[in-house]
Amino acid sequence: MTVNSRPARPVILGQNQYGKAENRVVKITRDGATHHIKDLNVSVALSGDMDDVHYSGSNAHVLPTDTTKNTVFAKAKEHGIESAEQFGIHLARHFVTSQEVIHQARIRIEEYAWERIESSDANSRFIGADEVKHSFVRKGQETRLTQITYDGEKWEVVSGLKDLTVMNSTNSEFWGYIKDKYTTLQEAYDRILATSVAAQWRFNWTDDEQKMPHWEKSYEQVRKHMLQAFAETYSLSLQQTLYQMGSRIINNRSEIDEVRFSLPNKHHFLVDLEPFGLKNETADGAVYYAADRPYGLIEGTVLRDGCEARIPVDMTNL
Ligand SMILES: O=c1[nH]c(=O)c2[nH]c(=O)[nH]c2[nH]1
Repeated sequence: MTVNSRPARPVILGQNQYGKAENRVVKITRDGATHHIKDLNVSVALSGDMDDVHYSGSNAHVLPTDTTKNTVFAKAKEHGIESAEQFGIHLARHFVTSQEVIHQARIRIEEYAWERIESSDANSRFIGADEVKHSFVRKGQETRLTQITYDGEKWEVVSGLKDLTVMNSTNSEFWGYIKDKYTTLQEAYDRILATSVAAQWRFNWTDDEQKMPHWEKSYEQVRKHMLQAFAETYSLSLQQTLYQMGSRIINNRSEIDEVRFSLPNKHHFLVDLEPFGLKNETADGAVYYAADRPYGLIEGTVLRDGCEARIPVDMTNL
């Protein structure tokens, strides 16, 4: 026997910890029409009196990792997320003080920052000066892309971007779809709409050096129109939003004849907090689970009337 009266073992368990990693929790707070987002990736690692589960398989000291996940979502609703630090402190204290066998909790949090999308002049007159209050673009630059083809006579320039992540925390619905025996999706009348935009747009400039577009200005303007159309469309589907984004570009940028989008529907599911006695309803600011896969993938081309579609269907990311 060893000093602490465990049987002598030829192989000794060293440091160990466990918990649910990468809980993607999104909390929307509604302050009237103004919404606020906290978007976190929370990883829980607990350690303590855990020899038995490793040596004998007894789970008597194990708080399931599934419970640690539920705790993250329930605490986001119950306690709120003022800051990642404050939320992490609250969680760590909860795990260590509520279970005698847990002696240490390590909470790691990544926070994804979002900025509000500025509205177009026309729309700000309509909604009253301010920015759109429920539309956000994720901070951190997207990747800008271009492809130039030249056959000695004519040029073809297709530019684009990828990884431009946007979210509307309201003004999105999805209902009235086909229901067959495999359909379980509930109709949504107020859902989060989020996507990571990949887009390419084809310039109609082919050869006249005097009439070359101002590439930098064009990019900025296309990006702006795309974001504003996303923010200002009351969406009944991501497909409808796609068409609005494309047509806003075609209508405002005469140098562009064709736009193609690949839009993953970044699903945010309302977390069921009923088992913990918590109501989690969209109307009073809710906690969502941001799922990464599988995802709906909505793709399509928007063209100036009379123009030919030339961006290849599978050229999602140049
Ligand atoms: O905007 C959407 N378009 C769909 O085609 C679709 N399908 C689905 O399950 N959810 C959604 N959302």
